[in-house]
Amino acid sequence: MTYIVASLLAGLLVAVFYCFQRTWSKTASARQFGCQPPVSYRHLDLLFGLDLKLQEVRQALKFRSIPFNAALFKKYGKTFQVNVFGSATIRTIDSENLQTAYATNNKDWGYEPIRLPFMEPFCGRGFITTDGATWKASRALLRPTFSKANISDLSAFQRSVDSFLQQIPRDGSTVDMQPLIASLFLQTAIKFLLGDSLDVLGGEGQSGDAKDFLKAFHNSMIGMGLSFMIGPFQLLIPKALKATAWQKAHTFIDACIDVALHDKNQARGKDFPDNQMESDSRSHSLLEGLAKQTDDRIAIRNQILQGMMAAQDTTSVLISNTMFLLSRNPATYERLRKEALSIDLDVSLPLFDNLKELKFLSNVLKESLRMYPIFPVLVRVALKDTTLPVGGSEKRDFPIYIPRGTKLYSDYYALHHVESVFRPDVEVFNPDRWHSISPGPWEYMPFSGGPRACVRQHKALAEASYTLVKIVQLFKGLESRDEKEWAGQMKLTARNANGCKVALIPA
Ligand code: HEM
Repeated sequence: MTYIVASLLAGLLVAVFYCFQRTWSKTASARQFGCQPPVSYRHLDLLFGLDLKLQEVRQALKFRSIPFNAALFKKYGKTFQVNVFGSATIRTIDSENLQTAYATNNKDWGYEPIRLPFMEPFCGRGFITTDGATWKASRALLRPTFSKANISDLSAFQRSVDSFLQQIPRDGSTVDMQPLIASLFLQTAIKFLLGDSLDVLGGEGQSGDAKDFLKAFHNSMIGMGLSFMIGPFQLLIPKALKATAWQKAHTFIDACIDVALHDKNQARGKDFPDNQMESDSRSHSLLEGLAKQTDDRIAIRNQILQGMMAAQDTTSVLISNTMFLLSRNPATYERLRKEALSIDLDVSLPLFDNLKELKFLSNVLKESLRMYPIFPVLVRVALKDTTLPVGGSEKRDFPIYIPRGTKLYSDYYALHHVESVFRPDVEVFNPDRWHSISPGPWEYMPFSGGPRACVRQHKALAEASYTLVKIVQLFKGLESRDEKEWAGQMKLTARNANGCKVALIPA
């Protein structure tokens, strides 16, 4: 008994000493760099910060967490600290801090410690879940598929859009465009990721196996989203959203990989030149590109699954958000239509570049991404002890000392609503504001910034532009059929929980 008490006391002493020593060393380092602590969120639960977490969960259930969190910047300033399950998170929309963490000092920051533990069993190590050398190697594997030649080819996409347009009702009845556009982009993404090997297995999401895969993928995403949200309580998540779903998704992708590797070996047997992929004019799937570079099935599977995550609910959400906004702004729709009618999509070449010349459309898309960034929030973590240049002290003009493991929560939604940059009337959809404002790269970040910015930005904008021009040319009117405000449903990306209910009037 005495022995147990003595051991407990000794353990307690070591813990207290460790805490004291760590606090002392943090304070000493902070002093050395001239840092001051940031303003703190006024928690009721000082130990674990559960009060704020509970409010966030409550707001998330009402699809109000995005404006709720953005409003905190109005109260606490552009940089402040919150307590999440007992650890410090810095929240910031200070451009200097964003530039430091995303570009200048980007090596001090990463994702691996916060993403890998939740995501590795499903999608392993890849460009989304790792940092440093592993991330670099993963990005190098993607490079051939994301080359300018491969991404500027819109021909396959044009065919898919034609069949998508057939599904829009012509009788003025109400249609929710969000799921229709999502299904167009799901097919496009799958084709881009898996290419012809998918046809061999039953074709573009139509076969039972492919449908099961999509469901398993979707469930895995929900499971991972919940893991992030509830952190230490993730054991509560049912198996159907974890191991069972992962296994189903793996089995399907592995079969596609077998087909691709088999094709590659057949081609080798026929002595095709090694640079065939670069020289032929077809666009290539990510799977084809990866299989060309490695035989490592697990590495290929990880990249495909992570590619699918990056492509999920991104361009499709941009288009449905834009249609949602246009349906409530008929005069803007009218102006867009006038511009869209100036281009003949069937003969305009090079289409990829010519779409960029539609200036009003470009402002409409910029404004849509400002109002509703597809990734409203991104969280990074300090990989070592470091500093951020501003936000310390009540005046927020001192650097902040950041111990390793501190999370940095960048709120792109709040960033895109900063009055001094985007005024006037930042809550109003006004594409014309882009004539008089020119936000810097760290003030407007729909595709993030620095080395980990989106590699698909130009293609995503080209596909969104093409789809919108097609719609606007075919339909002379777009009417809103929903009174409800945009309500952000957060997964990794955010889309409108109420969809995009509209009616389209044929020209
Ligand atoms: C409108 C559409 C899109 C938007 C707004 C968007 C936005 C972003 C953002 C904000 C990031 C940074 C993410 C982070 O730091 O974790 C990112 C990264 C990335 N995106 Fe996109 N994206 C879009 C479409 C796509 C599509 C269709 C793909 C196709 C696969 C894609 C592939 C990627 C890749 C590979 C990365 C790099 C991740 C890394 O290296 O860490 N994106 N995107």
